[in-house]
Amino acid sequence: MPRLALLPLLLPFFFAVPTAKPEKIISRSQFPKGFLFGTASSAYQYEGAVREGGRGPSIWDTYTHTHPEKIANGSNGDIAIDSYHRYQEDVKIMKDIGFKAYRFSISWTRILPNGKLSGGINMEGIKYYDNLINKLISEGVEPFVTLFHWDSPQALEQQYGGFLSQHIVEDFRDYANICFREFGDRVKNWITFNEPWSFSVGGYSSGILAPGRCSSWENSGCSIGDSGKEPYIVAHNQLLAHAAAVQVYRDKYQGMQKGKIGITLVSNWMIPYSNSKKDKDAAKRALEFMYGWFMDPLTKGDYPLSMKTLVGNRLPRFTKQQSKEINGSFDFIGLNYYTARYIQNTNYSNNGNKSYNADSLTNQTVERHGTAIGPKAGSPWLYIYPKGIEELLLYTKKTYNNPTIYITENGVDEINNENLPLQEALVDNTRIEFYRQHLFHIRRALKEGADVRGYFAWSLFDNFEWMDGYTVRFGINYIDYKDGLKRYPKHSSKWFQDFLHK
Ligand SMILES: N=C(Cc1ccccc1)N[C@@H]1O[C@H](CO[C@@H]2OC[C@@H](O)[C@H](O)[C@H]2O)[C@@H](O)[C@H](O)[C@H]1O
Repeated sequence: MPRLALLPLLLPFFFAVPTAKPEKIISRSQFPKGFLFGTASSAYQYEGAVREGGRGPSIWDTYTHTHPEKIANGSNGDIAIDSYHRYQEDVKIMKDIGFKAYRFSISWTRILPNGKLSGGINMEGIKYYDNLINKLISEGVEPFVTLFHWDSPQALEQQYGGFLSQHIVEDFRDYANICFREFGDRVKNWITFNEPWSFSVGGYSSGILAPGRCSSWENSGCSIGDSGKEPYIVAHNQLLAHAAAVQVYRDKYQGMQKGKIGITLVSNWMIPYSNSKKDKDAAKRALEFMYGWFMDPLTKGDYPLSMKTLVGNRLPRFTKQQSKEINGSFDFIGLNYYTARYIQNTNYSNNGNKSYNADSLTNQTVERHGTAIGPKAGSPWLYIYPKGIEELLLYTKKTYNNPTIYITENGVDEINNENLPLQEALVDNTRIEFYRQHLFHIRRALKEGADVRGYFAWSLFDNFEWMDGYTVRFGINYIDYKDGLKRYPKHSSKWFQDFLHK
């Protein structure tokens, strides 16, 4: 048939209108071949079975049971989404979607029930993670393992105040050593800490996360704490513990096991409220207080100058030896990104009350001249600003000599509306648009030379969302809390399946 005759048949294809604006169309093939796509989770938010398999109590068990008033609906992670018993089904779900990696955390007290080596190793805990890792590998899913996702051993909290004491460095190193030895033949990507910023600020400045310590004037119902000192002590000890674990991995395991080790940090993108120099300087300071607090020691061996100046003698100092051990103690950085803020300079005195939140002399807002920074998600603090992930990646490239990055968490939530019929609850177009736009901006950062190697969506399933309990949903798969924790794919799960197969 002459070509001209074919034309009428082809016309519709020339005028087909893509569903999204051309520049927003995104597909797996637009990312590097080896770029990893996965989902992320954590032990306390997913496993449940808190008194099973020999597991000892963590500070989140104590916090949720001692202070149910600090958790939405007084809920807890006793059962969570029962991943401890359903991990086989869960791995099958992630594999069928097409994810090639899974980030999960090991519960320290499943391995060492009372936190210390001297208290004995729990072989049932070892067995559980062996089974999970073997299942992942048998389904072609690469394990990314976080050693600490906020669930420190209650026994160490009682014995010496947990991360308020440098004793934790030795106990964390012993715990990490067991994990490297038992799982390092199959786990090739290790993350020491998840968001030391959140654990330090949430747990010890605002008091909204376990162990719920803060100054009494913070009005978070804390009975004890010091918001101007403890966040800095806890952050310092996490960095020392991180460096100790990396040292063990590099000295005893990395040569033979050939894995990589890093740490996961979180940062908002910070936008000057105005073009004034004061607000531009304030935005830089806000980044230093949230991101540089950890990135500077990891890449320069010391805290940012702005923190040393403004926090003064409340900021611990590194010895020469500690500085040497921390500087360069990573093969990659995990970066969690959720949202952005407008930043104003302020001489905020907080009535003389010292706290991390007041020290940076910044006022953080989600709107400017009456316009929000972006659409609000389910949680009150989550405003959607996709360009922020590109800006943060390029800031990291420029400021910290382009380190290897994995986006280890990125996601958005909706309120858990219990009256919504199931089929309607599975429709999550906001989440599809959130992922499309953030992946679009990651691709732009890649094209600008940022060394991004992978991306993990938060989260595979709805789960126990800390102080918000089960009242917000982050999953690309839905959990029916009213019917046996059954798993159902949301539309975003189908979107990812299509995206990953294009
Ligand atoms: N949640 C954070 C950081 C944070 C800490 C305190 C208060 C707000 C936000 N980071 C990551 O966000 C994820 C989503 O966090 C949720 O965000 C909305 C909040 O309302 C909810 O309480 C929190 O769990 C967590 O599930 C991961 O475990 C954690 O690594």
